[in-house]
Amino acid sequence: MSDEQPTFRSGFACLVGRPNTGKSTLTNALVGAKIAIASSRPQTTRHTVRGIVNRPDAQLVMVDTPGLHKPRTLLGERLNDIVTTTLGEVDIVGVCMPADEKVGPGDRFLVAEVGKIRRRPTVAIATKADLVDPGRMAEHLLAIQQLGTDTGIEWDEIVPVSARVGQQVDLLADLLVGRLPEGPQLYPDGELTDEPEEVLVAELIREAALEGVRDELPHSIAVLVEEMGLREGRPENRPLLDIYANLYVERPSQKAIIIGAGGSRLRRVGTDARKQIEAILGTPVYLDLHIKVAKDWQRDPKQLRKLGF
Ligand SMILES: Nc1nc2c(ncn2[C@@H]2O[C@H](COP(=O)(O)OP(=O)(O)OP(=O)(O)O)[C@@H](O)[C@H]2O)c(=O)[nH]1
Repeated sequence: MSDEQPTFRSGFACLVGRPNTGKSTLTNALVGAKIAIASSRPQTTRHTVRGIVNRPDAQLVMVDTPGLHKPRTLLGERLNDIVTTTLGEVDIVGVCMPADEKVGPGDRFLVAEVGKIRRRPTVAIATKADLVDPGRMAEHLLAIQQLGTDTGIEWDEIVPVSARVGQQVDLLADLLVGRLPEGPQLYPDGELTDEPEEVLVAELIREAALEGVRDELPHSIAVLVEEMGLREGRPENRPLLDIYANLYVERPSQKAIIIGAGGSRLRRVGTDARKQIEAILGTPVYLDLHIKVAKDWQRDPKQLRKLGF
């Protein structure tokens, strides 16, 4: 084989960072489609949602993980497990630290966790670069450098990026791709996510249900799609996707919050979720949503398994 054969690279990258540091937004910017679900509030990315960057020279599979949580409940521990397992499997780790916030104990904790896994290319990403002036950015980059020294992590790169305005996103993609191992395409072209649609749908419903009440119900909602399928007997040009889903809360009081006065809130949740699902899947949707109380589901391994954790 001659050296003229262009090298194709492929592999997995994972962005980690405290909640709200811009991981989902950056994943979306890299992938170029809204697959990972960004939100203005912390701790929404509960499932590992992957997006795929397809280029002529490479395929980069983005694995989006939940923020590393200090374990509180059994669910918290599961999340940590997921993160550690994910990190152990990827080729590159990107640590997101937003430029508009000081590098702090949360970042230190997280970088120390990253340091526990087998050494692999590790890139520090100074996210939200559009929010700060060059002076503050310089200070931030120095703090990141220092964090590397303190924790014994050797940054392969330290890159300022703004996913919001698209600044240096291509450069970051080049840097990530350049550090992938040589290998064949892992997924067929055009495939943006390998997350089962049910999981995406459940996540969108959960998002809609949390809107406005996130502080009251941070970890107490889980959604399970019971059944999903195209309705039979519809004309080909007018498909309808039927979705039957259950929304689980832990206490009757939480159920009341979700339902709202006279059921008004629940109706809005249903409409919002349906519109989101239609936008992403591109099909009109009939959504049948029920609320159930599953007492202490976060602490019950059987319930957790049933809910897909
Ligand atoms: N100005 C600016 N805001 C950003 C940028 N990237 C993300 N944000 C905002 O920061 C907030 C958090 O972004 P996400 O992408 O949801 O953060 P995340 O790290 O995935 O959050 P979790 O899912 O909670 O872990 C959102 O309001 C985004 O709009 C950026 O480059 N510039």
